[in-house]
Amino acid sequence: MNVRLSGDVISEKNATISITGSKSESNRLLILQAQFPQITIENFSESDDSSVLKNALSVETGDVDIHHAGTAMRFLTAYYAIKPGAEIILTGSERMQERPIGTLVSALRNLGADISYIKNEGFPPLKISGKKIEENEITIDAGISSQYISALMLVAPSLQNGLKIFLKGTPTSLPYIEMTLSLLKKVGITGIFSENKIEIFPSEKLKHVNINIESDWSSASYFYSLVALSKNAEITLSNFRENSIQGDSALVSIYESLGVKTTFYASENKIKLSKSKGQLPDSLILNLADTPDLAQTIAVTCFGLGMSCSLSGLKTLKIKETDRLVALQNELQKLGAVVKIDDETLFLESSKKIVAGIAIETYNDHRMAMAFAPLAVKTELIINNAEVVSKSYPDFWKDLAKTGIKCSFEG
Ligand SMILES: O=C(O)C1=C[C@@H](OP(=O)(O)O)[C@@H](O)[C@H](O)C1
Ligand SMILES: C=C(OP(=O)(O)O)C(=O)O
Repeated sequence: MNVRLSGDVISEKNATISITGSKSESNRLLILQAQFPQITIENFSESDDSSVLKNALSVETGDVDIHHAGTAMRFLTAYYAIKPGAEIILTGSERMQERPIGTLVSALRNLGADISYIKNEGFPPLKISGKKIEENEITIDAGISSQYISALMLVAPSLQNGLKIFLKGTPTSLPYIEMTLSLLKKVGITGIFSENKIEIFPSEKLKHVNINIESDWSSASYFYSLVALSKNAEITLSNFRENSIQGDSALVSIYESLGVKTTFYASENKIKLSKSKGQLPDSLILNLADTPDLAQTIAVTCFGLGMSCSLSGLKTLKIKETDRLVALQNELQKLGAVVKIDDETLFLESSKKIVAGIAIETYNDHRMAMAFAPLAVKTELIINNAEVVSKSYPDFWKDLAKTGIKCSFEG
């Protein structure tokens, strides 16, 4: 199913959109709730990734297929590995079988876990036989994916002796590690992160705790882009807070430079996005190592605004749902952009023209579809395989239509 997009966003009326809970927070809380049933959750994510993880947690023996959900793959590897009695074959989509997991598997094996590779060394599918783990110290390369570290932190409170994790190298996607620690603390588990050492203490039983998950800032990014590209749109989004534990809330300051003002309504847990006055810069230079999921949105916004940008810190993009650097370059070029990439940088030249009527390929990547959609404010375009959005945001097209963009589904 493809979607043809056209039209300007509503300028008079203020569109109101309610995004569901953060996928990252939901996935962490599911793993914690499976160990500590005293946790209850509100505003749970409606993403495919979170429902696939939720279903997997009820399985103790047999095959588990988590499709495209990277976070679920990494978190479940650690979860099953430390669960005595679990006998699991953990697999995923073709792309998942190309996304590395060797660093996490080696760390777990060093702790005493029983995990083996079924096809290729270092990649899913995995055979996991859950075991009681007594070791409590591990060193891990922190430069590939923060998900490996979060996975270890999330199961650490169930280990008899807790866990000390020593991070080697400069950590990538650091706010996600901090999010994991914040949630552990919120539910009553003790943890410390200082310098390159994370220590999580064992916990047997927790008091009841109810967590109302903040909505997903990564999903909000597409509406920031829409406002940046529109003449005078105003969009209200719930349920967002000023003090977020999601690193992607950096959107507020990043999009200030791109002409979007965020107003927080604390008592209603809402934000309003509107156009700010003032001149846009000619160019944007950003390191996105802390917020990799925003890279596609920001690159497309800059292109739509006719700005140049230099985005660095992107080495993790190559091992996500697709090679996002290559995918971005391919699709931006079709629209007329001049884009250069290397292993961790994207450089976009400023250009005033956008080729109309282009069909954007999405490479099984939800963020390719959603990042290009706001360009509809500037030109008619088609997004191929529009259903990919359900990985993180199943209602995306419905919500986009609320802003006034015309969405016609074909095929
Ligand atoms: O822990 C998480 O919830 C995530 C961590 C990030 O991955 P990396 O640490 O692999 O960059 C991010 O890109 C992903 O969408 C979600
Ligand atoms: C990279 C992402 O997810 P995951 O790694 O969990 O597949 C994402 O949602 O952009």
